[in-house]
Amino acid sequence: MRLFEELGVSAQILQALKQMGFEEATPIQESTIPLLMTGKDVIGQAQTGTGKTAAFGIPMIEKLSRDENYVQGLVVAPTRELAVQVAEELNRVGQVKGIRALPIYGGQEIGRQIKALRANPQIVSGTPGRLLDHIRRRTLRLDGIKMVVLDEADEMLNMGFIEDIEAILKEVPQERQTLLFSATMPAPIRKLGERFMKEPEMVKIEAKEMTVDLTDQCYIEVLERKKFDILCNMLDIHSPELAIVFGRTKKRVDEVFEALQKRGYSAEALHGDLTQSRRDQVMRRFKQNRVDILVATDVAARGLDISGVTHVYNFDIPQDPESYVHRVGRTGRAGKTGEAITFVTSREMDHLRLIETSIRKKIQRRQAPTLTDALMGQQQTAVEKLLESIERQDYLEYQETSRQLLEEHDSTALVAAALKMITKEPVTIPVSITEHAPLRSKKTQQSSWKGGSKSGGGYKGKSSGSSGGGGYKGKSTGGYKGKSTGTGGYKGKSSERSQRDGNYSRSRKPEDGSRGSRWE
Ligand SMILES: Nc1ncnc2c1ncn2[C@@H]1O[C@H](COP(=O)(O)OP(=O)(O)OP(=O)(O)O)[C@@H](O)[C@H]1O
Ligand SMILES: [Mg+2]
Repeated sequence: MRLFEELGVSAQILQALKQMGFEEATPIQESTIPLLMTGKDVIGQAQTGTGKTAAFGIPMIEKLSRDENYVQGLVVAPTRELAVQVAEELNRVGQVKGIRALPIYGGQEIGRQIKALRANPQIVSGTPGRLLDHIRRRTLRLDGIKMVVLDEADEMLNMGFIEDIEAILKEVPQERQTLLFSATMPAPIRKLGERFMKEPEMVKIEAKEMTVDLTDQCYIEVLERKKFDILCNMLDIHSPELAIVFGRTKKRVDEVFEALQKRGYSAEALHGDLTQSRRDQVMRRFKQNRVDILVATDVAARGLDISGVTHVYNFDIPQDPESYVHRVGRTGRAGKTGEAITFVTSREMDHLRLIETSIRKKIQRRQAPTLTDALMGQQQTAVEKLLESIERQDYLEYQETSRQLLEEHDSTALVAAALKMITKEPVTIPVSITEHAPLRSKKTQQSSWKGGSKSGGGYKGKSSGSSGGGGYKGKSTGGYKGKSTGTGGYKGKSSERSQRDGNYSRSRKPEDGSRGSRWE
């Protein structure tokens, strides 16, 4: 790893980076920053959570001038939350130089955005639909753009977005610098992107696996109708600091969220059918740790950087390997550890194998935890609380009563009763979750973009180590503590109904407010 000083970063920006706690450059930053300073077009690929935002953000800010009052830098992102997050990070870096980034996204009042655009931000970070809206209204002019970034580029160049991207890039001067960044970059999509670039340089931070090795990954073979109880058991065992549960459809997300609430978990839902103010509120609550569990569609799969996410649960197996990589990548970021658990029904096992092949990693099988395991897990949490209290010695005024009790009662009985009182025993209130048909195997699925299969290809790089390293602050995410009594029996024929709700044929486009969402 190298210091930012060695990469030609100016003193002003160095100061900002120091304030942000960035001491050394990550591998993708080390490779792309000097290259971008020379004006090259770059395709940057590196694992999730390894600092791609600053990899394009730092050179962008270095190159822009605060004295010119028009938009000079443009970042296009697939979701509103990501557009906002990127603008925030660019603002943190650019502040010292007087460079401002403005997020522009669907669902927010357009008048307010027009006003903010009039204040001449140097950078705009937006979602395609709303950007086009402003371009058409002539409230956003792109003729002064020097640098364009497609963040989550493979997603942006997917069928659902490509036309919008083409329309936006038409407005940007030819002599611009064009950058594509993502953790995944299937070869055919990369080729598509190269059409918009000039002699692009490919910077790929090779790693043995597609996913970050700080994240422990496993799958559990489950019956569709058992998923929710197993999820609850796992939550009780893990007691995650923050967790994201991914569901396949909006309806699914709503149902799981409501069921979690019914059982007393602190959860919120995020998907494209919510109003923007609701989405903002949910994100705020989750980031501030006021809610523990975010149940979300793939709208939360890409790019979101929320510190404290220790667990990702794929309630439904993701549609494609890329989605798996990005979902799992919401934990294990910036050197922290994480754990990712995927539920797979017996008929989806082929799909899991496909994901394993694509990401070049064997995902470990685990037994489904039982209710007994869940109780043991919650007891463990109670014990930890008790021990922490002893460490803090904040029980002094209870000591006298304790002594008296010990004279009259058995000590084991006393501690057990106290433990029972502080243990949150697993709740088994019945809930109703509509059963989903299993995900169709990739073999029978139409590829989601023109020109060939998205699966496979492009992930063959040799290992040369990646970033990561450094302080593991996350909670221990080890295996189940309670005894696993494994309920087995998931191998027989599934009795899942073949009832469908027609949600599988969705186009892969994240919602972008103004134009009706097609992304679940
Ligand atoms: N050089 C650095 N030193 C320390 N922390 C860093 C550094 N660069 C970035 N970070 C932090 O690491 C986290 C992940 O960065 P970022 O969101 O840019 O990752 P990413 O590669 O874009 O991931 P994804 O593929 O999920 O979008 C952020 O919190 C960011 O502030
Ligand atoms: Mg990113």
